[in-house]
Amino acid sequence: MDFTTADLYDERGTELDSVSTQFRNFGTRTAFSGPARTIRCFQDNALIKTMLATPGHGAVLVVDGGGSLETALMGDLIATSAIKNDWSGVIINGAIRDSTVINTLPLGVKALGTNPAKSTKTGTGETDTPVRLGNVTITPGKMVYADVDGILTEKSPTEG
Ligand SMILES: O=C([O-])CC(=O)C(=O)O
Repeated sequence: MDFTTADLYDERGTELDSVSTQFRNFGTRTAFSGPARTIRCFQDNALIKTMLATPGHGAVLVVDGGGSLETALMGDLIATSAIKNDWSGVIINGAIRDSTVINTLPLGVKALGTNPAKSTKTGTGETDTPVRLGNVTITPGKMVYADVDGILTEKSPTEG
């Protein structure tokens, strides 16, 4: 994709929030953008698997996994499903697995780290509600722009 987050910040910084959390980068699509969809879950990835099996229309899925590195919320099968369904990227405040394969796939992926342990699949969690990534609120429908430097999102309305 033809942008860098640094240039975008210089051009539109007043309209954008920048996430300070340091993510690792996976997948061959190192720069990706799209409207946010969101999931909040904890060591359970059924909602992620289900959402990424539906048409993404170029969206970026942002997952607040509570920062847990104990289980992987996405592996190569779910990542492949995301590509088939036209998602541009997945940002996970948590862990992934199968990173060797995911690194060969044309999907933007950011996660805190990796763990081979799988998650449960009970479906516990919430979809399409605002989530916090470090210092920033990601609101469903707001644009997200990511590359190896970081993550920018359109500012959310301030509450209260
Ligand atoms: O099913 C899972 O829990 C994650 C996984 O391994 C995959 O997506 O390949």
